[in-house]
Amino acid sequence: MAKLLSIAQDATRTEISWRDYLEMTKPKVVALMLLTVLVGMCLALPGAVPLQPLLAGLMGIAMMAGSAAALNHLIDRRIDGLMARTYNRPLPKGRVSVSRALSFAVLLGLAGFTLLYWLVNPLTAWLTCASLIGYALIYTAYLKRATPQNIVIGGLAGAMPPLLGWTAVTNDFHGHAWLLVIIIFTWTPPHFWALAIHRQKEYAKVDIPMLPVTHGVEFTKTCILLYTLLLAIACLLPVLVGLSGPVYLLASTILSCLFIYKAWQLKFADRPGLAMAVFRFSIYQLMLLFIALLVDHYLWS
Ligand code: HEM
Ligand SMILES: CC(C)=CCC/C(C)=C/CC/C(C)=C/COP(=O)(O)OP(=O)(O)O
Repeated sequence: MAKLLSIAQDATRTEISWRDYLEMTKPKVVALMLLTVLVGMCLALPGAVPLQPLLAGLMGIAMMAGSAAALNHLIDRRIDGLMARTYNRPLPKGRVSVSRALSFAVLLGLAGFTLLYWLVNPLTAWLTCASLIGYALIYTAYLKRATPQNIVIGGLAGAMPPLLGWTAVTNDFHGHAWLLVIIIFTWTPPHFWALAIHRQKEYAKVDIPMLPVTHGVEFTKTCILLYTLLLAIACLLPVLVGLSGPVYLLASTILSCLFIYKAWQLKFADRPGLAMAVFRFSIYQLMLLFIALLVDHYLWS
């Protein structure tokens, strides 16, 4: 009986540790990034995407993004342990040790890089490596603690996935791919600052200079509203250059109007819960926008 109990306990422990490693890769964030990678791949070519760069590209980029996320968990373990949203993460709770987290992140990153380098192309491998360094080291280890513009500058690393998808299937930079990067780049501030308003006190407690902490909630709300206007313009760019057609134009216009409306409400209606509503909406907005790009591409190309 005792032996059976111990086996059951071991099984539970193994399951928890498996989930902990998965949690460190920020799977939901990486999943949305992979959608933008896929859209970058599909829009780069008129016909079907070749299978090898498609599968190896998605897998390699997922592994390197997961590695970057695990390094973020490692570097931020002290402040994560002090904030209500993150105190239960595997590192602050001691469920995963520092050395195991580091080995996991390094191995995952190296495996992803190797996959991209040999089965996709060196350009995509190095660009993904630059995004990993941009997020894990430049944003997490430096910018986050240095300036309230941290997420604007660091946001470039998170905005790269559609370009990575594009280069994976063409081995070439193209201006059209950069338009998709610009869309995610302008989307990031309203996405994150809405959450930062809700979590302002926690960021202040751990001395992280997020915009609502350094410049106040009202200023941050104004910035969110202005960025949603900028994003609406950025969303028109694929249509203006002929990359996308009327289906995308209709979908993106509706989504932009809704985002601006939500940001307007946040600024002027001042009801509790509006900041988190804007944050949640931002995730659906980006997902639907990229699905619209994909649908439009196959309807019109
Ligand atoms: C510097 C850029 C970014 C910052 C600072 C940022 C910040 C955050 C934070 C703090 C959360 C956690 C919210 C929570 O725990 O409840 C979050 C969630 C999320 N972010 Fe971002 N984000 C950035 C870029 C991106 C990008 C580029 C994507 C996708 C293309 C993305 C997709 C998501 C998704 C899907 C979630 C929800 C995750 C979940 O529910 O577990 N984010 N973001
Ligand atoms: C290779 C490649 C494409 C890299 C991109 C990697 C990546 C997963 C970027 C995600 C951006 C993000 C969730 C930032 C939040 O970090 P935070 O530290 O502000 O948030 P937290 O407090 O929730 O950890």
